[in-house]
Amino acid sequence: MNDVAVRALRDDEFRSAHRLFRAALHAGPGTDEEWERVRPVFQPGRVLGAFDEQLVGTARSMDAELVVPGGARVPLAAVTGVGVRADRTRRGVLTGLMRTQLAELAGRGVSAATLYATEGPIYGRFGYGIAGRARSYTVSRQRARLRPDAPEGGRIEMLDLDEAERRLPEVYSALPLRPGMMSRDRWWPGLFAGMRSGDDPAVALVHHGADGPDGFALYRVSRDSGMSATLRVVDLHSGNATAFAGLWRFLLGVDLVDTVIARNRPLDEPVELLLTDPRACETTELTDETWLRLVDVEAALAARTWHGAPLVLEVTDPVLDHNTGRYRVGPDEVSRTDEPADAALGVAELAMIFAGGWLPSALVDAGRISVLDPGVAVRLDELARTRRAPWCGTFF
Ligand SMILES: CC(=O)SCCNC(=O)CCNC(=O)[C@H](O)C(C)(C)COP(=O)(O)OP(=O)(O)OC[C@H]1O[C@@H](n2cnc3c(N)ncnc32)[C@H](O)[C@@H]1OP(=O)(O)O
Repeated sequence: MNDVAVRALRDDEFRSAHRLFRAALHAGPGTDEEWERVRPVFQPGRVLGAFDEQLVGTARSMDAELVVPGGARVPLAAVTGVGVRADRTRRGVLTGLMRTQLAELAGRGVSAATLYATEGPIYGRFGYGIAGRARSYTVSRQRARLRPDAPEGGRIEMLDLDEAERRLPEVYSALPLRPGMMSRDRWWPGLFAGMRSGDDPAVALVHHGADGPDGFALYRVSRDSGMSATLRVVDLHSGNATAFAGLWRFLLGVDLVDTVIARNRPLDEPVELLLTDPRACETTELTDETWLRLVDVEAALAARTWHGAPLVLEVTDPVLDHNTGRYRVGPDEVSRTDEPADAALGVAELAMIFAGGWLPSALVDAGRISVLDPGVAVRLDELARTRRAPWCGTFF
């Protein structure tokens, strides 16, 4: 990188960073009103700028917590707002931003960083791997009939957006979260800023189960030709099967809607299993969801649960040297070791198996994990086994 300095931006520089990021995504600068709404998601100290004689690149993060297999939570940086001016790309500006950001996160004791990538080739070189995948689907409301054995569901309450903004954070905090999900404290203002913009009406629902609120959904409806309409699920979380079925029962009952579209949902979300005709739910896309970067490998490994017999993993980290080394990983302990390694992998590959998004044996087959002998692949699968597909479900 030639003569580019990276530093944390002052509060009065945040809007320039926001404009630069938007321009990198080919979006206009945004109005004053929009800026006032999204400003709270710019966390002081976490917004980086890269400068030559002016601001040429930016990246920021928000503090959060990541749920890991077994249910523990670790300190997380949710990385977003990454952009480089089009006339300064491919000369190392992003590399400078990523290296500075990762060093700063490591210095603060953050265990992991996560992001949504605009393109696949960008982040692997910085130690990020695909944490999990997501499925998008459409449900034909005309064809969708709920099976008689689908749970009835509880009471659905509709909220206006002001009330939803007040109440949904508490509902979300009380839900049981799956691996890959994150705390949302700093995230809600951005969501509601988005829900308040645009012409299509936005609707919020809370599901009330036997013990109180246990699920919610946010959606928008757009009018198609004539009186038909499309309902787009923006956010949907449920704490149990009754809330899940109850919310879908409501969504599939909204009058004048022909199609319900849900994007970036968990791979194992069983919507079609609620229906008499499972083909009424059609998968339209399977894509990578969040990318994960283990910033403190030892702390992250120690936080999640492991199964079966311990194995020694030799991890290589091209950016954060302190992570490179051998780790003995098992259900009872995680520790650094000098013992010979059973398997060798990069820190990005470790992130891919960390939350359960990929079977280690698939990475062995792809040549991305080296094993001492073929039997190790099966033992790695058992070691890293998780019950549910990881999913973040919070787009930042
Ligand atoms: C979490 C988020 O916010 S995702 C949003 C990411 N932002 C965008 O997509 C906006 C549009 N794109 C951009 O602003 C820029 O192109 C960025 C941020 C993706 C990359 O910034 P740059 O300063 O060009 O990256 P940098 O020069 O440091 O590249 C480092 C390496 O990655 C490669 N690389 C960077 N971006 C890409 C890409 N989009 N596709 C393929 N390779 C890429 C470079 O070729 C370079 O490889 P090399 O080291 O082998 O030469």
